[in-house]
Amino acid sequence: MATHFSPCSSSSSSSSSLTFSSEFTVCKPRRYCFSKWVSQVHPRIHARNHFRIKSSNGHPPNAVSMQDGMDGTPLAEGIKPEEQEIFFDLSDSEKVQSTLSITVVGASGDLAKKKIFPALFALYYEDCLPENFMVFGYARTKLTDEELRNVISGTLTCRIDKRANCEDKMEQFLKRCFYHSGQYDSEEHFAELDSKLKEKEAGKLSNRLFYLSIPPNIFVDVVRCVSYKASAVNGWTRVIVEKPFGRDSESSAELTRCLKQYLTEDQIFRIDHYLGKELVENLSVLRFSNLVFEPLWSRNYIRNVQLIFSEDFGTEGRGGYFDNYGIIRDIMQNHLLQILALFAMETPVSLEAEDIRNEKVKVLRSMRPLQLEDVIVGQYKGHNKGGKIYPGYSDDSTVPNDSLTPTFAAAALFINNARWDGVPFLMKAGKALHTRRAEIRVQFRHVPGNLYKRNFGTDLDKATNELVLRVQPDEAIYLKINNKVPGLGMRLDRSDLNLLYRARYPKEIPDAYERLLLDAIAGERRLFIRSDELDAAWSLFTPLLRELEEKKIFPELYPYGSRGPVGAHYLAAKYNVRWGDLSGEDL
Ligand SMILES: NC(=O)C1=CN([C@@H]2O[C@H](COP(=O)(O)OP(=O)(O)OC[C@H]3O[C@@H](n4cnc5c(N)ncnc54)[C@H](OP(=O)(O)O)[C@@H]3O)[C@@H](O)[C@H]2O)C=CC1
Ligand SMILES: O=C1O[C@H](COP(=O)(O)O)[C@@H](O)[C@H](O)[C@H]1O
Repeated sequence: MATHFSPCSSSSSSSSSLTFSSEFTVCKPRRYCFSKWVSQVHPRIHARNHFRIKSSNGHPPNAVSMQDGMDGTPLAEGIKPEEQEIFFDLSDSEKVQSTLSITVVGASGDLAKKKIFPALFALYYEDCLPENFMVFGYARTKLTDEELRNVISGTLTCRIDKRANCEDKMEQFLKRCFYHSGQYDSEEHFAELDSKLKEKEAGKLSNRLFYLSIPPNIFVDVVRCVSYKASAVNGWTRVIVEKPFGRDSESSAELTRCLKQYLTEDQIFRIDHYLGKELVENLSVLRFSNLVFEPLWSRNYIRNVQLIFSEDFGTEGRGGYFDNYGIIRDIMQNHLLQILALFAMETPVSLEAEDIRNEKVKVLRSMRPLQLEDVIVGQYKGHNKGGKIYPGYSDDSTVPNDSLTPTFAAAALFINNARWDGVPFLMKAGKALHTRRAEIRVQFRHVPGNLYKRNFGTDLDKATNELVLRVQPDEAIYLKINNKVPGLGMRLDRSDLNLLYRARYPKEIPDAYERLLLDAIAGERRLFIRSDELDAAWSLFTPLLRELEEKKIFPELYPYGSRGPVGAHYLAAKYNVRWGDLSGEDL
């Protein structure tokens, strides 16, 4: 097996994490950048030339509320108490304007073009970025600034308001984009990047965000070079790390150990873009701010929970990466497990990042590691449909013909705590299926002694309530209920109470990467994965992954574009469950 990432030295070098200007070395109280709209809301701040960013949590992260009296400062004059927490006094050393640079490492790649640059533009378009920001692309490919701008401009869209001056905005944005070509392990090349950054920062307090949009085997090289040669001198330095964070418990722990030679945990932002999706954000709101749901949120009322991910395309173009990981590592161990943890956690003490992450870790640590008999794996095969040939997974030239890598998996997981004891959490994830969809389905128990039992016929399951959060596409939350068909008789029907986002909120929903980038800039860690969460997540999956590989479990083949292996139905049936997405009753 290829090494997952380049090994790091075992001893801390002299340029350890201290070379990074840690956030805690910045004079306190800290200063945050304000988006333009915030300063419009608070003209007084604008007048004082403060710039702050508002995070997705609705307030600057780690904000010290003046009401809390960090230094006994009285409430600021003329400001409502609920707004107090977003105000800080600047220390003398910070009374200079700051700059923000976002360096996309791997700027020539797929993710950078598809997601990161468009998200940065959307943030700029929405006036969410501070006044002095710049974007740097870094990769080995030789490009000029102008060439990078051409690449970026091909992907930018004005999604919010077509009438607004989008062309102008794009032009202004592109003027702030620069490029530096270099090797990922060359300190010299990162020193050159540093000089370019310094030139643009022009002596102002500089905050630097590095986005590692590169294969994981070069994460540590880049972090080392950034640490030694390109970290901010007098502001913060943060690094967003893309998944995969290892292949198993050991490689993940080693990656964390290596990263921590150069970074503190607070500087590492492990991204899981599913946490930035609107409906996943709404999960906690739905549960904790609606009296009708929270009391039902336990084994007493919930029969099972289903976390479903499906894509209607294969691994086309990403076979090289995918074959080393497979669907369990690619989707289940991170995206679906994160949703599960958010879904099942106890009420956190507050909405602060550490409080939420503490609760998520507790859920993960209460779970029983996956058992082979509770998992089924599949792999798509070629299929000829309507004269069109769809290739099988192993037809990809970058995939070995005899690959056993699963492109589909279904699993039953259990949380051994008082709230969830015995409730199956079923996960299903697959590529090259009949549809593209991600959803959370909650099936409630039967109504005890249901008076209308005989009106449902024999299939009581059909009469149970089901809550569905459709994460994508076409975001929606709907609740399946029973009602009487109008008329003189007593016929029952199943209907949906439906919150369809596009009907309720015509404005386009921001992409997950926008929310996550904004949070990383603001230092808000709520939606990023802490290292103990990661360890707990790998502990659940590593024994299973090892067993699958050691026993060379053959995946059940399913045709490209189908509903996946039938084994998934047997697995669900074992726990008396039916997959909600296959009921044919969906909106
Ligand atoms: N693409 C996606 O949809 C998603 C990607 N990710 C993760 O994001 C990261 C980036 O993904 P993506 O953009 O698809 O990756 P790419 O394969 O497109 O790689 C990004 C850039 O890294 C450089 N690179 C690629 N392979 C190597 C190599 N073997 N050695 C050194 N440099 C290399 C290339 O730049 P150059 O040659 O110019 O140096 C390339 O443009 C990965 O960690 C991926 O797992 C996560 C979720 C979704
Ligand atoms: O992380 C990944 O996610 C994408 C799916 O993301 P989505 O936002 O388009 O649903 C998946 O295609 C990819 O394999 C995986 O690495």
